[in-house]
Amino acid sequence: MARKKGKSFGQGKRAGFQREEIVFENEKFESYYAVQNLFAHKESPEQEYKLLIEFMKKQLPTTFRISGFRKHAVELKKHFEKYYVPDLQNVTYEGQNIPPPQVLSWYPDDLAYMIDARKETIRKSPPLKRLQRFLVCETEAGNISRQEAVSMLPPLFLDFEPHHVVLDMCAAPGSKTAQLIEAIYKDPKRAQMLVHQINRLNSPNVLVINHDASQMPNIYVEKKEAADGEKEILKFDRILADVPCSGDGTFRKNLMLWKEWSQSSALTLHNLQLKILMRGLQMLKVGGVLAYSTCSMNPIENESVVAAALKSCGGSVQLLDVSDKMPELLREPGLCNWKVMDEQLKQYAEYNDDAKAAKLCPTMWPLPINEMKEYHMERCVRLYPQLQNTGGFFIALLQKTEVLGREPSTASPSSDKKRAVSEDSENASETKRAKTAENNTSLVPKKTIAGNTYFDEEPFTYIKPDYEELDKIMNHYGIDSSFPRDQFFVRNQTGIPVRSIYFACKLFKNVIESNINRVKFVHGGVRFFVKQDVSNTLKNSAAEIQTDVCNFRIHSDAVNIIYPYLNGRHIYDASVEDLRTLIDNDYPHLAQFPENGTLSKKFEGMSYGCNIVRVEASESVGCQINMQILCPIWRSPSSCNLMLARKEKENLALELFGKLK
Ligand SMILES: C[S@@+](CC[C@H](N)C(=O)[O-])C[C@H]1O[C@@H](n2cnc3c(N)ncnc32)[C@H](O)[C@@H]1O
Repeated sequence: MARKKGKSFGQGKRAGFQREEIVFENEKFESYYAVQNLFAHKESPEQEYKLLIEFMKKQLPTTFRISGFRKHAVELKKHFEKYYVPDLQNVTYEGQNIPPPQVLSWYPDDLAYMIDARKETIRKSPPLKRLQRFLVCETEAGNISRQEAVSMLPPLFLDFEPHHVVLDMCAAPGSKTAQLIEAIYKDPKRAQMLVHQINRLNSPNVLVINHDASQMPNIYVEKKEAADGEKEILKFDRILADVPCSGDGTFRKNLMLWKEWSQSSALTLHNLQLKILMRGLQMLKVGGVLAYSTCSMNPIENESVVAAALKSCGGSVQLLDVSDKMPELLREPGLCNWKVMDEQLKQYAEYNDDAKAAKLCPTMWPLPINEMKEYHMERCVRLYPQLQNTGGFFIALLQKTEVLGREPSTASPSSDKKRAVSEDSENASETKRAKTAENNTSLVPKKTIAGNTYFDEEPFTYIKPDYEELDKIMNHYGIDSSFPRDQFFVRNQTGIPVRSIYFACKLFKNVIESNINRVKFVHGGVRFFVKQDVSNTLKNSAAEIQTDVCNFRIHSDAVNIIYPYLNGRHIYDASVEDLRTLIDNDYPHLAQFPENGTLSKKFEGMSYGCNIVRVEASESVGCQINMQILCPIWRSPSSCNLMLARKEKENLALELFGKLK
C-alpha cells in the first residue's frame, strides 16, 4: 500500500518510549545468537559477536535520503548543503558534540545522509531546530524520506531500469516503493516530466493492488498483436519481496524488542516468507531478478528460506554475486550453517516427530554443506549494526535463469516430501489462490453491476477516447493530439467523469481491463483533471468569456506531465514576486500583484478558470533553489489563486525563500 504523505520526521512507532527506561538485555536473544556462529568466517568470531551486541545497544543515528526525482533531488541537495550544513559544524547539546551530517558513501550521487544524533536531540537542540523544520517540511512534501540506512539497499541492488515492469510484493508502508518509482526517472529525457511537489505514488506508472503476497493472483495482459484478445500472464523484470519478519535487526530503533524478543515470531513467519518468495519467483520473467530482504538477522527467516526456494526451483534460479555493487558498503556473507531451535530454544538436529510437534518445518534446516556451497549461499548479503553504525539487514538477489519446473537434483531433509515447484503449476494453483481470496472476507467481491464484479473499491473505468467532454477539455487546454487520450479513467462504474479524471501508463489499461473481477486494484495513476465549480467565476463574466471557462481544472500532480504537450495558450510566465504573492495570500485580489511583476500585465488577456504559471527560480533572482516551477492557478474576475494544497505551498516557500509560508 501507499506510503502516506505527511509522515512525521519523528521517532518511529515506539515514539513514547524513553531510552532511559530500557534494560539493554535479552537473555533469550543472546543465547539464541551465541550458538549461531554468525561470524565463523572471521578471525575473531567472538570479538565480532561482542561488537554486534555492543552496537545493538547504541542509539541509532538519524538517516534520510533526498528522495525526489533526479533533477529536483540534486537541487535540493545543493540547497541543503548551502543553507543548512554550514550551521551544523560545531553543534553541542548537553555537553556532547553533534557531528555534522555525513554523506552515506555507498548511496548513489551522495543523496543520503546520516546525523549521529537522537531524534529527540534534533528536536530539542536550538541549532538543530531549523534543520528539523526543513526535514519535516520536505518529508511531508515527499522530497525527503527518513529511512533506516540499510532499508534503502534492496531497491539499489535491484538495478532497476526505466523500462522494467516491477512488482513490490510487500509494499506497505511504501518507502522502498517510492525508491523504485524514483528510479523510473533516472532517464534524463523523462526527467523533464518531473513533478515538483509530487506525491510520489501518484506516478502514472504505479498501480497498487491489495492481495496476500503468498497468494498473489496471476495478472493477465492481452498478448501483443494477438488477433482475438488472447491473454498471457504478465511476468515481471524485477520483484522486491521485502517480507514481514521478526525485525530483530531493528533493536536500535524498536527498543521494545529488548523486552519482547523471542524466537517464536521467526518460527511463525518462516512458512509465509517461503511462500511469498516462491510466488515471487513464479511471477518473475526468465532473466529477471528478485530481491528477497528482511530486517532480521535470523537464519530461519533468511538463508533457510532462500536455500529452500533454490532447492525447490531445481537449478532454474540462482543467487547473484553482488560483491561488485556499492563497493563502499561493508557487508558479511550469508551463512551455510545454523542451529534450529524451538520457542524454548531447545535445539533439534533434524526434522523428526519431536520437531514436528514443536511446529518446526523441514525447510528450516540448512541443506548439506555441498549443496549450500553449490548454491553459493555466501552471496547473500548480511548487514550488521557494527559494520557502519546501522540496523541489521539481510538481502539475497535471485535470478531466474529458466522457466521453473526441473526436479531437484539431490534429496535433502528439506525436500523429502516436496516436489519441485513448476511454472505450469501456476495455473493449477490459480483456483486455490482464488479460493483463498474468497475465504478472506476483506477480498470478497461486494457488488455485481452489469457483469462487472468489484471488490469494495470504486472500479477503474476507462473513458472512451471520443467522449465529448474529454474532447472539450483537450481542446480547451490546447493539448497536443499526440497525448494518449485512451489512457484516461475514472473511479466509478459508468466511465463518465463526475469528480476526477485520472491518467495512467499504457500497460495499466491492458492490466486493468484484462483482470476485472480478479485483482483488487486500490490505487493507480495520477489525478489529472478535477471538476471545479465555476459558478462564482462566471457570475460577473462577460458572455464571450463564459464560453471559454472549462469546468475541469488541471491538477497540480499532472502539470509537469502535460506541460510538454500544451500549446502555450494557458501558460503564463510569472516573476518570483508574483509567485510570492500567490504563496502568501489565499485568493489574492488582482490589485495585490506587484506592478513591476510579470503577471499583472497579463491578467487582461488571461482566460478565466485554470491556467499555468511558469517561474524560473534561481539564486540570481533571490531564490534559494534553481529550477523551473510550474503551478496551476485559477483566474477569477477579481482574484487569482494558486491551486496547491497548503502543505505544497509551505514546501515551495521554504525551498524558494527559506521560510515557511
Ligand atoms: C518489511 S515490511 C515492508 C516494508 C516496505 N517494503 C517499505 O519499505 O516500506 C513487510 C510488510 O508486509 C506486510 N505483509 C504482511 N503479511 C503480508 C502478506 N501476506 N502479503 C503482503 N504483505 C504482507 C506487512 O504489513 C508489512 O507492512
